[in-house]
Amino acid sequence: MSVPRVPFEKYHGTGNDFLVVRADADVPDRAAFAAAHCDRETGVRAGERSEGRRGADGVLFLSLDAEATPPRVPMTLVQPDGSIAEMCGNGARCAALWATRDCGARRVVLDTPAGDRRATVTDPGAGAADPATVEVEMGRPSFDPERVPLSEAVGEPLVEENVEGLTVTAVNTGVPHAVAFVDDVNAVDLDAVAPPVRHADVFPEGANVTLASVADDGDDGDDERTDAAGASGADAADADAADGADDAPVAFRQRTYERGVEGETRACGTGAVAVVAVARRLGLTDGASLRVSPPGGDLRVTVPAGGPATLTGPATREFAGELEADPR
Ligand SMILES: N[C@@H](CCC[C@H](N)C(=O)O)C(=O)O
Repeated sequence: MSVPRVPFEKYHGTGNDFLVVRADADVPDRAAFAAAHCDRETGVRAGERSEGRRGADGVLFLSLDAEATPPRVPMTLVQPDGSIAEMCGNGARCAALWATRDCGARRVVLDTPAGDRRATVTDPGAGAADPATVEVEMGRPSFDPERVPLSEAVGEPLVEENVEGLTVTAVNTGVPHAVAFVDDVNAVDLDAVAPPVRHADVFPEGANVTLASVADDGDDGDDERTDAAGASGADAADADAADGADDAPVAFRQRTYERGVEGETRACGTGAVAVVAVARRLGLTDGASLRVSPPGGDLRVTVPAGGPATLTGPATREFAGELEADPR
């Protein structure tokens, strides 16, 4: 008897990578599916002989209502630990590109557990393998203790407080982030310092742990860059080409340890928005639109005083195939 399989496509946004599966695919246990196929040691890869990175940071289950104006894209991100994330900035760009390539519309509304998020593919890229540039409205960052959320005992925003040895500010940018500004993000052992903060009692639903440092003047963000997709240096160059031809210097470097992945990812979009929101709150910048540089490529973040934040950056389709529907 043949094993049931489902079609998938692989996408990444600045190295934060996702399997895209249609929501109506017959996947009996989404958590088990994500755990098996996202595994970095044994999970999906481009082909038998591929030396590219295995696995993924999550599975985006997507559907498309192309009759709506603009088209609507219900989006559910199932993470490698089986949890469902309310929002994902890099995944949102991938979802918008997937929908655009399916129905042709460059503007779509992503229907996420955090609310509706408008997305625009501002540059679709020259071909299917080329990175596109996508702008996503990310909602208003919130420091409200109930929105982060913080534990009931905390009645006010958590701003520059010591949590498990790290001085953090808590913000919700669709998902909770504990943001710590440090002298040099690359000098911190993130895998050691992040887990106690991610699981701290003050965060009843956990938190992503995001480090940020002010970039040196004139820093173009390229010197520490890892290869975004893990296959060749071309993808990191693609990320540059697709970040909106952005010649502005990098304002902040970023690294994020993600809840649900339980490890560092090459980029985190909600984390990039969190960095700028917290920087503004702490008076580190009065710039509303800034370039943020995680390891996988650069992102443009806008956090206006009275409106929703936006996140702009690349999205790239890597490959497609079929996966075992029930790998339990
Ligand atoms: N990588 C994402 C964030 C995904 C959700 C996060 N891991 C959580 O559980 O809160 C992004 O690009 O925003």
